[in-house]
This record gives sequence, C-alpha cells and structure tokens, in this order.
Amino acid sequence: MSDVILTIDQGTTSSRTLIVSPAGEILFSAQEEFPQLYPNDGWVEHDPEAIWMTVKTTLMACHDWCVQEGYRPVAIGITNQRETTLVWDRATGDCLYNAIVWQDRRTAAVCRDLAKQMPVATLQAKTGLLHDPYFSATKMSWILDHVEGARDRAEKSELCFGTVDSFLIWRLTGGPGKSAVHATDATNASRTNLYNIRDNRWDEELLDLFNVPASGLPDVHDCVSDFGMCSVFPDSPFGDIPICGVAGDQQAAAIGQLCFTPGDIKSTYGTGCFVILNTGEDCLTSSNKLLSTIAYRINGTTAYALEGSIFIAGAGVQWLRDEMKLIDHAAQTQAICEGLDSNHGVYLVPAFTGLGAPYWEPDVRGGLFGLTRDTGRDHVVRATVESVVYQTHDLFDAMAKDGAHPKSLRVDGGMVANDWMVGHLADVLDLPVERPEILETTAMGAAYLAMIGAGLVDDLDGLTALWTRERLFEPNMDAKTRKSLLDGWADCVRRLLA
Ligand SMILES: Nc1ncnc2c1ncn2[C@@H]1O[C@H](COP(=O)(O)OP(=O)(O)O)[C@@H](O)[C@H]1O
Ligand SMILES: O=P(O)(O)OC[C@H](O)CO
Repeated sequence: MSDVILTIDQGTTSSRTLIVSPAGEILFSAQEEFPQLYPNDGWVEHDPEAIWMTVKTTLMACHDWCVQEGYRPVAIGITNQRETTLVWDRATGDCLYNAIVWQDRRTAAVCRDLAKQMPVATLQAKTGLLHDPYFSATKMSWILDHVEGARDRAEKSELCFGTVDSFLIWRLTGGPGKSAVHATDATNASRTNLYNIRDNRWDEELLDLFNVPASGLPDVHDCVSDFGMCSVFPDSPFGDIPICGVAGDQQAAAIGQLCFTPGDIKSTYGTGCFVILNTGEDCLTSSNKLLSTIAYRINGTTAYALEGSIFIAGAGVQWLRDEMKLIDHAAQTQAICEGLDSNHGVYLVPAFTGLGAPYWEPDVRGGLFGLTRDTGRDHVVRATVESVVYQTHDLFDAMAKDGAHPKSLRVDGGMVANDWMVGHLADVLDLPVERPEILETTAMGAAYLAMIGAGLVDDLDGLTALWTRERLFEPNMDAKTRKSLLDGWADCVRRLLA
C-alpha cells in the first residue's frame, strides 16, 4: 500500500481536499463551494458550519478514495484563507458568531481610533502589518464586544479564538472522547496584528491595545510540527492521522512555487491577489505600505517576506458574471480581451472592499472611468482583467521603492488560466512571468510541509524536483505604450482617492 498525503485547502469561496503522492502528483481531489454572506454594507461573513462541513465532506471523500484504491494517508497538511476570524466555545466547539472574513470592513473606524493610540510605525515594527480591518485582531474584539456575555466568558477562559486553521485543527482533533488541540502556525499568527514576528510570541502590548485576552489564543507552532491527530474518521482502517504541516494560503502558495531563496517572488490570482517576496532571515520594514510577514518557520528558523495584498482579482471576474451579468463563465474573459485592439481608455478601479496595498483605503468605493458612447460590454470586461495587472504593477512599484527588483515572477491561482491576462502582466511589469504545470500551488505547499513532517522528504531542498514550468511569458510591449497605460491607471486611482 503506497503512502500519500491529504492536503486541505480551505479558501474564501470553497474548500478542497487533495490526495498527493510523495512524488508530488495529485491523485484525487474533492471540492465544495459555500455561500458568501453580506449581512451589512462592507460586512462579509461565512457560516462556520459551512466551512466545517465542506472540509469534512471533501476530507471524507479523499479518505474513502484511499480505502477503495489501496493508498494509505500518512499525514495531513492544512492551508487556509488567512485573517478570517472565529470565536468558539471551549466546551462544545460551537461558534458564537459567524466567521468574520478577511474582506470585511466593519472595524474601519475602530482601526482609525487605534492608530491614534499606537503609531503605525510601532505596530509595523512588531507585526509587519498596518492599522486596517483586514487583519484578525479587531475582528476578534468585535465578536467579544457584540455577542452578549462573550467578553466575560473570554475572561474566564471559556472561549477559544483563532483563524480558520486553528478552528479546523480544533474540530479535526476533537473527535469522540478526544481532547481537542488549540494550535496555529507562525504564518497564520503573523496575520492577526497580535503576534510579534521578530520575537515570535503573542505581544502583551498588542493584546492590551486590541483588547484580546491571551487565554483564548492558540499555541503557535512551526509550519512543520505536531498539530495533533485527526480523529474524525469513524472505523477508519488507518486510525488517527497526524496533522503535521500548516501554513496560511498565500505562504503555502509561495512554498508550492518553491520560493525558498531571498529574491524569489510569486503572485497568486484567486479571489484577491497576493504577491510574496522571500526576504530570507531579514525582516525588512517597507517604507511604501507593503506588509512584512512570516513566509514560513521550520526547525525554529523563520524566513520572512514582503507582501502586497490586493483584495479584488478573480472576484472582479465573478462580479462581471454574477452582478453585471456580462459573461456566463470566467473563461470567456480571455477571448473578449483578445478581441479588442486596446482598452480604448476605459479603466476599472475595483475598490469593492476598499483598496489594499499600497493604498490601504478601507472606505473608498470602486469606479469605472473613461466611458464614451461606444463603450460596450467588452471594454468593461477588459478593464476588469486589466485592473488586476495594474494593481500588481502598483505593488512592484512599491517594492522597487523599497529596493527590491525581482528578475522574474511565478504566478498561480484560478485567474492565470487566462493567457491574455498573464501576457499583459509580463508586458506591464516588463518582466518574464512563469506559469507552473501544477496550478494548485497552495494545496501543494501544505502537502510539502506535511511530507517533511511525515519524514517522506528531509527538508525544503528535497522538494526542488517537484516544480516544472508549463509556460514562460516574455514581455513584449514598447515603453511608450506601457507608460501611457500606467499613466491612465494612475490618473483614475488619483481621481478616486481625491
Ligand atoms: N479563465 C479565467 N479567466 C479569468 N479569471 C478566471 C478564469 N478562471 C477562473 N477565474 C477566476 O479565478 C478565481 C478562482 O480562483 P481560485 O484560485 O480557485 O480562488 P480562491 O482560492 O480564492 O477561491 C475566480 O474568482 C474566477 O473568477
Ligand atoms: O482564499 P484566497 O485564495 O482568496 O486567499 C485569501 C487570503 O488568504 C486573504 O489574505
């Protein structure tokens, strides 16, 4: 019976579980979407039971496939949408409120107040992050303040708080008669605004500032570690299975893209877009509103990264399909973009949940610019796809001002199926862009961590043979056209922020 890894990818719009062989092949996968909840203007929530049931169902499907096909799952890896926050009852495991999602802006005013109490430079020095509702701390505090009795119960240590990884670890390890584990990994902790990424600990001053009691927080482990035994498979021939690799999804994608050397950079185009540049053991502080974050921590050694976070990438394509009804399928966008000889001066700035890096304007709303009498559907579709490219350029511009000049970029995520988008990205960044054979880099990153944990691979160096390039996109745009497109974009952003 061959050994395999089960890897859970709990994303913003769906949960997936994959079965990965030690040679890095995906043998089987199961995926389930779940509803997005928008209970108020700027609020985004998920039902915790929908997160749990989609994870459990896809995990069971993979477990049953292993039984049927004669494979033995020896380890579990977990990767997850980051920052999304849950609070649950330590005795029952029931959540007190829906998960507040990373895109949620309800705590924007709280963040503005907190910025008066702690200068952003102090916060940045400790956490690498900024005062913005994107991060977990104000979401945790909001739940404690708005669910009746929650704060009192938290003070009595009756509640657990955490990001999605810790919620899943709790539920997966707490099977019948088992004692649930409350743990997270360093990458997820580094997205909370409560974790000191230089000292590697929950920070007392930050816990006071954000008013979050330490007793409810998970233990923080290395990305390869003992996160407990998954005990939810009744009568499984395999018994309990160790969870031994965990990372937030963007860090996992960087691992899946094998960005292990300082200067390696990847960009993932899923719901949002997240650029991660490995900076090695140097925890650089951006002077241009990029984030510093933990890329991974293995054997007690921390690798850091600079990150640019864009909130709307593939979500813009979903908006074209679901709200504007301009397309039936995301895949149509490629032919539509290819069918136009230029953007005809039409730009979309998709600030649907405010603007992330490098602007950090939680309250700004989106805008469509440059419309004329003959602007049609195709121009709006192309402007939406182009907006993702120009936002990526803004991040690269900020990185260049911080002294980082990458030589090439590795891309992944659902949106890079669009060849035109990736070609335009290479043109606008004026950089070679590499697309890998396996686009499930996020799930693969967690699988690789679990492989190391299970002893199937010694260390990160043992993974190098597992990445292959599917296509290289070379830049092919003259400087004048590039400048004119970027000037047009910058003008629209300026008008929106004015
Ligand atoms: N061919 C395509 N062209 C443009 N966008 C696409 C294409 N295929 C998928 N997408 C977009 O990619 C996103 C899904 O990517 P995925 O990596 O699965 O996201 P997530 O993990 O955030 O749920 C969707 O928002 C979808 O609109
Ligand atoms: O679910 P994704 O792939 O859009 O990723 C969400 C990010 O982790 C948010 O920081």
